Amino acid sequence: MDLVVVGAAIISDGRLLSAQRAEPPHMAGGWELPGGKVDPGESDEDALVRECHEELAIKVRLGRRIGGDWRLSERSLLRVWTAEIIQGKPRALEHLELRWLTPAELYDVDWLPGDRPVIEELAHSHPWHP
Ligand SMILES: Nc1nc2c([nH]c(=O)n2[C@H]2C[C@H](O)[C@@H](COP(=O)(O)OP(=O)(O)OP(=O)(O)O)O2)c(=O)[nH]1
Repeated sequence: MDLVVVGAAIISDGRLLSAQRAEPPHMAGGWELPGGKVDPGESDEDALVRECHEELAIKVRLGRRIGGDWRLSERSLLRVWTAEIIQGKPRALEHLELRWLTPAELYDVDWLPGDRPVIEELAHSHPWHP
């Protein structure tokens, strides 16, 4: 069965939150959507809310799904939801850096390869709203 990774397209004031990975070494420095692996028995949505809290110290409310299953590797896939912050201000607890991107800045960071089609889809889904 595929490993499910969930990612949040956190949108605030018309900007998208991007996060720079700290590890593993071959991914460090690449930019991603906050999120992570779904634990056994956990729903995708619960996992995403949990990961945003663990990684960024914020509480989020999920919105719509962006696309379907985005293949990351032979064994893993990525599912993405839009999200809005309902409590807190994002802090890079597990990332090297965080950056808010306007639509014009969407490609200013070096997205992980698996995220690029998702970002492409987001770029076409204007105006952004959670
Ligand atoms: N969170 C996240 N992971 C992504 C994205 N794109 C992408 O290829 N990945 C990959 C990187 C990792 O190999 C995997 C997610 O693992 P993770 O390390 O973030 O998950 P986790 O927090 O549950 O980690 P751990 O408990 O295993 O340490 O998916 C993305 O946009 N967000």
